[in-house]
Amino acid sequence: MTSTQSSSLSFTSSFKTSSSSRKQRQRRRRRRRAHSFNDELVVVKASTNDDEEFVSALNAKFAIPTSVSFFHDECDETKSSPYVSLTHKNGSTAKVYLFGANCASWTQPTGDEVLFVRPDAKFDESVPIAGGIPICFPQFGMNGPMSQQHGFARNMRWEVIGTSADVNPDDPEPAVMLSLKSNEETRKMWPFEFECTYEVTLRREKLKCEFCVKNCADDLKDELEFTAALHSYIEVVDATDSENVYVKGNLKGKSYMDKEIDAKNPPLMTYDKDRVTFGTKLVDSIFLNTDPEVLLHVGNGAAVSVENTTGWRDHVIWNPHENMPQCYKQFACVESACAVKPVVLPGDGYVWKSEMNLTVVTL
Ligand SMILES: O=P(O)(O)OC[C@H]1O[C@H](O)[C@H](O)[C@@H](O)[C@@H]1O
Repeated sequence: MTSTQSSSLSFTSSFKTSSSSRKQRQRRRRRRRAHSFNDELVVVKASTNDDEEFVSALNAKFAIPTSVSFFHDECDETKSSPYVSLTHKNGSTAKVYLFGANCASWTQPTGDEVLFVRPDAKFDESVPIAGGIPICFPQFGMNGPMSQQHGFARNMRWEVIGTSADVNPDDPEPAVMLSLKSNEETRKMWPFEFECTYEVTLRREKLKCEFCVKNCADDLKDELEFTAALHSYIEVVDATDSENVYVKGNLKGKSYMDKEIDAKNPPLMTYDKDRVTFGTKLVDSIFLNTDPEVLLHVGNGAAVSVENTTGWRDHVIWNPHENMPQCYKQFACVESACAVKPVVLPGDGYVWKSEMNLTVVTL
């Protein structure tokens, strides 16, 4: 569906699905079908009682030889949330759990992991996966009407609605698309009609993450208002090594809200340094209206670019310091977000589109 959108739209603009875009979408669906085992694109319903069968059904419907397959692991005498494994011809891989649509692993062709999962993470669907790329929706932090920090999207099982590996047959880019629709449970927490879709594509040297929200209310005037983020946890060699581990990206002179000073009412300040470093205290800053690209230097001569390609306005930088003594040296979060000013989306089928690209850059 993301291919339906006009490239002339601004970062924050929304659009309505047109009939030509519907046709493009249908063409794309046909292409997907042609490259999966299936004759039909059928949503496989989650059945928590029998995950063995559920994973087999997902494989029957959506697996693509050598590129896309579904699994679940044994974990603590139970099964983990099912996940999809994407494998690129160049050897890189990604793993996306259906619970929270969390991309919890992205490895380079060398086998090196780029993302970080906290040692306290659970994969049994009892709590949001602590690491990888949690999706914060329909609110970032406590900025919204819900009492649940970062909203419910990271705390629910999403449905698989498509897979593909056919962008270029000689160099296939495996992808999975997941969906979360409003239901009885979400309405109790947030009384709105919506559909989120999330497409993760494993490109040659990029991880492309497209997150879209559709307002499913019939009336144009029934607006959806939300804040959101892709909360990427990125592995670093040692966050306390401020010479080699830091965030750069034209941040000097930018407005930011410092949650380290006051988490509930963070003061609006102007950033006066070139780079953000870690290791002396909690870092929890929302940089507003940032340039698209921010680079996290990970300490081994490489950096990870976190690019707000479409939709996202802000970058949030977080390192918990001594609040997580067992692991804070091993990661920093650089998040693509609309963390403060809510996205306002009219009803009657309007869609908000976002895209984030992560790229490993050798310095
Ligand atoms: O612990 P979590 O609910 O996953 O949130 C982890 C962190 O997310 C964001 O980075 C927020 O800015 C932080 O204030 C928060 O502590």
